[in-house]
Amino acid sequence: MSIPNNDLLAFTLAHPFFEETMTWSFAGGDAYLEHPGVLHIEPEQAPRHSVVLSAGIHGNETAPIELVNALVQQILAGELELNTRLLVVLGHPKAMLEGTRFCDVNLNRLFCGAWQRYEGMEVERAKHLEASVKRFFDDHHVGEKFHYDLHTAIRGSQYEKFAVHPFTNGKSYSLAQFAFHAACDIEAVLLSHQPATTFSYHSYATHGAHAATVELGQVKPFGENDLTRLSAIHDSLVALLNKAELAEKPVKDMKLFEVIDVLTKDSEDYQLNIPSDLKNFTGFEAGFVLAESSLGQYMIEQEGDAIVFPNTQLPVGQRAGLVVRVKDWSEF
Ligand SMILES: O=C(O)CCC(=O)N[C@@H](CCC(=O)O)C(=O)O
Ligand SMILES: [Zn+2]
Repeated sequence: MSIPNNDLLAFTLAHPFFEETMTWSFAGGDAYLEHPGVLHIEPEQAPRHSVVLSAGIHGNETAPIELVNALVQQILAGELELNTRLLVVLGHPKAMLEGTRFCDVNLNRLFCGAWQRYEGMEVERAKHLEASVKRFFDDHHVGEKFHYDLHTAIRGSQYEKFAVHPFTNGKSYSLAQFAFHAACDIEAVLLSHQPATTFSYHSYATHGAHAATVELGQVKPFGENDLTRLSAIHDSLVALLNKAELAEKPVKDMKLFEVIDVLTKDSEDYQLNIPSDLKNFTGFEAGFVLAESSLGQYMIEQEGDAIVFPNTQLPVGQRAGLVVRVKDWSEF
């Protein structure tokens, strides 16, 4: 038994709560569907790295889901020879069907065991995804571990494609990863300043994988994405999976930012003093009151400090945005 037309996305949407596992061989390796949308592929040849590609952790972020599904179709059809181990995760099938970011709670806040502190339908999914990633990386023996968690942003952005690098806690950054981001046509990299409970941070901190959350444009419904805008990342992923090589371009082509503060919605009357169509990475004057609520306010400290991921449509206690500052590559 295998997936009809090798179409993981169609199969996942048709069977979002499918509970049986499926194993089959194809010209190029062995495939194992462990949960809806979670496909583990072992190549026929000796693998040279272990790669996790996830998309649709937020159900309405469809462009990366279409990109990853196309790669899976090529692999299962024997058109793209795999030389790495591969775990594909289409993150949130129910939210994909409903065209929403999440159903009960934001799945991308539930990793690193944070699911134990939440309730909602995403809790089981986070638990299963952590277990699948653990099984996959526990069986890694050769080369390096990679996890790229692909998203699209709610808003427009000064930099259409950008990556969020996990907090390293003083460990050195990998220049090869930055060069790979540049080859993927990523225009900006954001360095996190503290641990998180996101999927990419989980793989970085728990499994020692090179990892990033990668934003690939703006949220659009299935079928409305212009995948030609993702051709550089498509080609770089093909080179990684097929040649086991990290594509590279000069990092100085990308802007570098560091997160300096996390805005947290601290009460129901919390508001951001920005227009609803303000783009990610828009900078402000020093002294501008960016956020306020009955409990306090947040003032911009330095001219040019900018906001990324502003959002107040979330429960009290959750992240309402990141304040970021330009950093020079020479500071590395
Ligand atoms: O556009 C937005 O406001 C959110 C887009 C998105 O889903 N971003 C990720 C970033 C995760 C990270 O910080 O690594 C998220 O919010 O989960
Ligand atoms: Zn997302």
